[in-house]
Amino acid sequence: MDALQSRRIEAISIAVAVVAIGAGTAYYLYITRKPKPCLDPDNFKEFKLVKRTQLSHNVAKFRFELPTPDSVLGLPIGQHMSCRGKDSVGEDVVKPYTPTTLDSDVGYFELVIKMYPQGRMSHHFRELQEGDYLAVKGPKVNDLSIQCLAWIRL
Ligand SMILES: Cc1cc2nc3c(=O)[nH]c(=O)nc-3n(C[C@H](O)[C@H](O)[C@H](O)COP(=O)(O)OP(=O)(O)OC[C@H]3O[C@@H](n4cnc5c(N)ncnc54)[C@H](O)[C@@H]3O)c2cc1C
Repeated sequence: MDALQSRRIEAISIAVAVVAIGAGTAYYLYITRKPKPCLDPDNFKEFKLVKRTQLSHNVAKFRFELPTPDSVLGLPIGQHMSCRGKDSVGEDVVKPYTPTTLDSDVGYFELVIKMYPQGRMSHHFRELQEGDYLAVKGPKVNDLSIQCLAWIRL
């Protein structure tokens, strides 16, 4: 009887330990998980403009939504991305821009854009309204970043 009871206690203890280890591992994986970056360096992806704030007569802040509330853009500091739009005659134009947000800002990214009267991409941003989409690809590594990486590897 005693042997049976001690075996039962042993089985329960093992079951509790297994559940505790499983729950601990799941919690660790949950808090250390890295969100997948949204940007693709080779292909343009579209992001929805959710808020446009005019900061001065020719400067506006544009907030774009990422696919999920816990997504990150995935643009390392010091790098920029390419934005594609249409100029005033409907031709494609691609220009580099640097977000004012970091990957610690989850679920969205922001651009602060100065719009020039004759600017081709400026025209696209001037016309961009909340609910519209902007095509973006990146990161676009500049020469300085490549030189720094090469220097670090030496
Ligand atoms: C790495 C990088 C990051 C950038 N990040 C940003 C950013 O975050 N926000 C932002 O607003 N811009 C940024 N720019 C500038 C941006 O890429 C475009 O050059 C700018 O938006 C003008 O493009 P456009 O097509 O409207 O003008 P364009 O068609 O190239 O130029 C048309 C006319 O606009 C005027 N113009 C254009 N650029 C300038 C200028 N710099 N100074 C004075 N007059 C000018 C001139 O009259 C020019 O003849 C960045 C540039 C680089 C290289």
